[in-house]
Amino acid sequence: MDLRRYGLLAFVVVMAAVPFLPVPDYWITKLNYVGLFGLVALGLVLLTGIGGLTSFGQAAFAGLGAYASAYLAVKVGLSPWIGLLAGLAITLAVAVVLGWVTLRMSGHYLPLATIAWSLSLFYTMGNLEALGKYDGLLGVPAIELFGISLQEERRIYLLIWAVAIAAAIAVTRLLDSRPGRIMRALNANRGGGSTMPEAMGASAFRHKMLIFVIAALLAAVSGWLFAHMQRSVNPSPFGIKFGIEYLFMAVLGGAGHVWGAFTGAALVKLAEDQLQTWLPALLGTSGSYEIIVFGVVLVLVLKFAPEGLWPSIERLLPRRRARAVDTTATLPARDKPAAGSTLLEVKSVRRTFGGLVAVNGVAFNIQAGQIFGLIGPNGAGKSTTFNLISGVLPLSGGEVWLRGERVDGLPSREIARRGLSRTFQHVKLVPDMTVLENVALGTYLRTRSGTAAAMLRLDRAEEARAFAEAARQLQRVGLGEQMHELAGNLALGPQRLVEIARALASDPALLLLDEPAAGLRHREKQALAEVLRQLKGEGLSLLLVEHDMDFVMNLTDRILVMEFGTPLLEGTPEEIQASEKVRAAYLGTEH
Ligand SMILES: Nc1ncnc2c1ncn2[C@@H]1O[C@H](COP(=O)(O)OP(=O)(O)OP(=O)(O)O)[C@@H](O)[C@H]1O
Repeated sequence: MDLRRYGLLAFVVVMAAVPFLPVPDYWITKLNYVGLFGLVALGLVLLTGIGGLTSFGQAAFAGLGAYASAYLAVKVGLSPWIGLLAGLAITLAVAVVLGWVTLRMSGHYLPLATIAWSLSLFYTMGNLEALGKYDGLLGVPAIELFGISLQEERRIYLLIWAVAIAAAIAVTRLLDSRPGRIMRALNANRGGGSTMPEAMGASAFRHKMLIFVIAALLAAVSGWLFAHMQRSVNPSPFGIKFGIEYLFMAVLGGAGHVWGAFTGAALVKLAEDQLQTWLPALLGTSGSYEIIVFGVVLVLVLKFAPEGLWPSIERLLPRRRARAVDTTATLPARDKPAAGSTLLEVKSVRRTFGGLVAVNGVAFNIQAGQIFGLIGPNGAGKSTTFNLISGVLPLSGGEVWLRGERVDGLPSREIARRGLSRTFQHVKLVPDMTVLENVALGTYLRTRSGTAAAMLRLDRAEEARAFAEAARQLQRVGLGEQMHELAGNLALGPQRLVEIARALASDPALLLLDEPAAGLRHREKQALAEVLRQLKGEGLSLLLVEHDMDFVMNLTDRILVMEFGTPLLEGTPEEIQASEKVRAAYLGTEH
């Protein structure tokens, strides 16, 4: 067994033993709060650290879980367990609606929107007669489990920590899964975004929504436990102040790490109590001075330990063992076009940016088994053409057909689903995932496991096949030795090869490479050319968009030269090489 697992087991045993030991009640109460706050912060780890989405509104979701159950228990007399289901259902509905509206917002609009809904939910709770206005609801019953009342702190402790640990394990498993890899690729703050996941065939919006909903549900469960532990609810713990504090916990503990949530919750809860006692004593007046200290600490953490404190703790733990890969497992192959059939038809495509015509009248066909080169000097419109074909940019005119089906106007994930796979001019790998995990992203369309299967570990057989495929593709491009390294540690040349392996892992009908040689050193270029030559030998169909004319000459069957957004000449490499017009275009002289 992985040494890490012993660590987790030891933690579980210690936490389970605590209420049976002569630990003072004071500490049991503290630990209860750490568990409850950690659950909300865990949602923020997913949202902020993994997905790059900032939310100040998680306390409001906790409020939904708390109030739903408290209301049903106090006013209708229903069991807290029914209250839990109702709270989860309401939170799910609200999160889907809010997510639908806000997750498409970019930049600072999302955090601002979360503040807005947090405030509106707070005032709704505080002003509804049925919810007891700002006094809230009193006399909320304790949770009963197997006929045992969890009224005592030491009993509800066990439920809180069972839920907290189960949630942490479920989220850890999720992050190491098919949907989890897509989630980890979304974070724009870490160089991710929507383009790469979409090119793998995944809906970025759907995965953001999943993250958002899971985070909201975790907060709702925390709120439910809180309401039945406190035996009362009122709006104050669900306001914006707590929304900010939860975010602070996640950032302090380590927003990118599951256990960072609990580290942050423990630190903030313990520090808050201490500061609340001795700061007023020190200053001679009462007030919430701890907020100022937290603000200063947050700035210092962001400056000196932007990853939070968990990574420093993690360094003391045993290293995670490298994933074992059984290379005999296989994924189903996708159907391939017949050799010689027309794969891609680009019909007079056009794209304008305002008044600038970036691409105009570009047309060419690619047959199955062919290596087609699209070349031209800087600014000729190659990357724009590439983006028009792969669905990243909408066309201003013309048509694109893939395997006899019109694909322009489709989102890039739909084009990927039809057999087109791509790499990026500016490499888009997830730096803190291993090379193998990055390549496994490419198997997204050949696998099926979803979030629930991942959390329950029902996806292991399929994951083994996905990783076997990823390992095979890495061996195919000559990177078998580096598969367990973090992708961010590789040089640009190997990173480009990882992208090719990732694209190959989708078993594409057509592979599009966007300036694969750009920025590479001579040796790296040679290694890349060798891999492409080998792929050509294996009968793969390739569109190579390249600035470097020499690089494509020995590799391609046909070449289209572009200049100023228009096609200049199409022909065999020999014809292109012999052309005066092409030479002049490259040298920038008139012709
Ligand atoms: N998003 C955009 N908005 C405005 N203009 C753009 C945009 N993308 C590209 N262009 C312009 O379109 C033209 C073609 O650019 P494109 O990047 O397609 O050329 P390229 O041949 O790929 O060049 P390079 O080799 O430098 O990447 C350039 O004049 C560029 O400035």
